[in-house]
Amino acid sequence: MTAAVHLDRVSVRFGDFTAVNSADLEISPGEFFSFLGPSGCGKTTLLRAISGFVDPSEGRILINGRDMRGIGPNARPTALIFQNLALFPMMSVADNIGYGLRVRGVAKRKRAETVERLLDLIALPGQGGKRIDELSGGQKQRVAIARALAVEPQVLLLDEPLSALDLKLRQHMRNELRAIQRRVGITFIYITHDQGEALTMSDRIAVMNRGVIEQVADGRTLYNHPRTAFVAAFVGENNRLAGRVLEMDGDLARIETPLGPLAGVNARKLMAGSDAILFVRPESLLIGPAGGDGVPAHIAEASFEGTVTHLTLVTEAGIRLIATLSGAAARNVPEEGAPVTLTWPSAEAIVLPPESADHA
Ligand SMILES: Nc1ncnc2c1ncn2[C@@H]1O[C@H](COP(=O)(O)OP(=O)(O)OP(=O)(O)O)[C@@H](O)[C@H]1O
Repeated sequence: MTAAVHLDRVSVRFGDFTAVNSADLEISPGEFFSFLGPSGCGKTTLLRAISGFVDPSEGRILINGRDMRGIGPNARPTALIFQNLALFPMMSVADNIGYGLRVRGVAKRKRAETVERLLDLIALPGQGGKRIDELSGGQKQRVAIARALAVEPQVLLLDEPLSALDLKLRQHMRNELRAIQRRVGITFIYITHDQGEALTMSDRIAVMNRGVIEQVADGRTLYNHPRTAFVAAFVGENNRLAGRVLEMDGDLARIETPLGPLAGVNARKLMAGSDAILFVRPESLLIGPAGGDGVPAHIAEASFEGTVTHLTLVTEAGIRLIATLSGAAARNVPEEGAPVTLTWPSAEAIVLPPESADHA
């Protein structure tokens, strides 16, 4: 199957600064694909390159197998939704949705039909006569989506479209966006620095750091099998213990850490002597009575939230770790200050090279 969007070793440079470094991936037709990364990692630049507002310095962008070199934004089968939506506030909802069609000379009757269909799609049936400034934030968001869909793009590009909304609406709109995408069945490419958004909506996610795509996978894989220290730290919470590999031991590596020798899954097959970081998720930590086999620590802080309890623990060596307990364990937490023993299954810890090794 031809990829909806194929980034073929795309780099974008501004002077001698590399904003996107050799991005290489294929996005399938009908996929909800997200680029996730911190501010400045290059995601907007990549989206602008796909939509035609920025030219790659190297590499090619193919949409449905067609090389986009020399093809301007208006001639591409893409539509872009910005953070600020850029709706016309004094115009009606219907005129906003039909705007792109009018520019393209589509007849009034056909335009009206499309607008009605899209109003149904975004769950605002019969509301075409309202003015934009009479709508709520979430409704405006949906109108922006309808306006972008009116011109029947094959790929819809969304640049942090939910960031201006309050938390509750943002969470609601995640479900809406996903539902709209399923109904229209076209490819959505979404960029965000919010991992919750990326994880809940996307089929797959590309995690970006300093212009480099570090890993492309579905949310579960990113969470359970991060390939880089950056991904392990950026997606979800994680405890991090730096050290050096003592020995390889089957699928595991034993590393010397400030807490003594610890083992974890040797995901990148690091050899003895390599610098390494051991990551353990807060929910993997087990809290046992003091004096047991494991890492001696005390509970510095316990925050009870009903279904889960978050703990901050300080080891005898002064290292802070976080733990999340759920179920019965969350209801039976020892007092703050209590001494405990920490353990975790080695198979749930992961050993990765430090970030400096991935960005050498
Ligand atoms: N036109 C430009 N000229 C020079 N540098 C630029 C230009 N556009 C972007 N950059 C730089 O490229 C880097 C990536 O910017 P980009 O906007 O792609 O990041 P981002 O991941 O989308 O961040 P944010 O979430 O803050 O928008 C930044 O360091 C930025 O300063």
